[in-house]
Amino acid sequence: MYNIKEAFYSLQGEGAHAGRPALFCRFTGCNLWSGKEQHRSTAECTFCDTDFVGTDGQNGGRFKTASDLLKHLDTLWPTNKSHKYIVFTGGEPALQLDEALILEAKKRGYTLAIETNGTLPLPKGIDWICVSPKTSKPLVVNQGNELKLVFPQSHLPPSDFEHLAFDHFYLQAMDQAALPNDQQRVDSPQAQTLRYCLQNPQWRLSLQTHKMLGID
Ligand SMILES: C[S@@+](CC[C@H](N)C(=O)[O-])C[C@H]1O[C@@H](n2cnc3c(N)ncnc32)[C@H](O)[C@@H]1O
Ligand SMILES: Nc1nc2[nH]cc(C(=O)O)c2c(=O)[nH]1
Ligand code: SF4
Ligand SMILES: [Mg+2]
Repeated sequence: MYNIKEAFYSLQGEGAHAGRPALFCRFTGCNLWSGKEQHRSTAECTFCDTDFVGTDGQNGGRFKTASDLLKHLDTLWPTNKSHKYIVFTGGEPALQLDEALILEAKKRGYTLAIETNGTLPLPKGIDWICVSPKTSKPLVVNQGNELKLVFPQSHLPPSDFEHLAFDHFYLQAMDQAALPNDQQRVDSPQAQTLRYCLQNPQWRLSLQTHKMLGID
């Protein structure tokens, strides 16, 4: 059974593939936060910008088999059947993404990407692995295509990650819109991130461009 919060066709807004048309499949649930506001301040990940609870979002639902889910997702890819690209996200997609789903997506011609917090092992066959660290515990997924660290996180300096085997290193300015006012910073995360990249050119700036565009 696969539990899907929502699924939608949009542009990848973040990181190295920003601007690329993509189908997003957002799984329900995360291992670092319950998704309930009353648990946010004590969660392992406290700044999440996403509702991943339940299956009630657009095109969400519960799907018995990989084939059922892919059949559903494939209806959301527009008429032109080339350059098919799917981003598995969540919540934490590594809780549900398995080889059966990967094989089914490949059968339908998709290139596959994942957005993961890196704390859980991944199945084989994912074409683009983006790890976004949240805790100071050692990463289970410590190599991949893109390391995209939300910045700043006081307990996670970028220097802790720059030796890892990733092709691209991004700092993504933290969006604080979901946080209580007293936890918002005076010096904006965007300004801090910009400054850090200028001083440490291994790192590139990632902005959440979908939010600027007002799209999903
Ligand atoms: C909602 S998460 C889901 C995937 C996975 N659980 C993870 O954390 O990577 C998708 C992406 O949004 C980023 N993100 C979450 N909250 C954010 C925020 N407040 N500001 C900027 N990026 C954020 C995450 O770091 C991750 O790269
Ligand atoms: N457009 C768009 N790009 C994204 N890249 C990563 C996202 C995510 O929530 O995982 C995301 C998202 O929610 N929307
Ligand atoms: S790990 Fe990802 S999905 Fe889970 S709470 Fe953090 S940002 Fe949200
Ligand atoms: Mg998002």
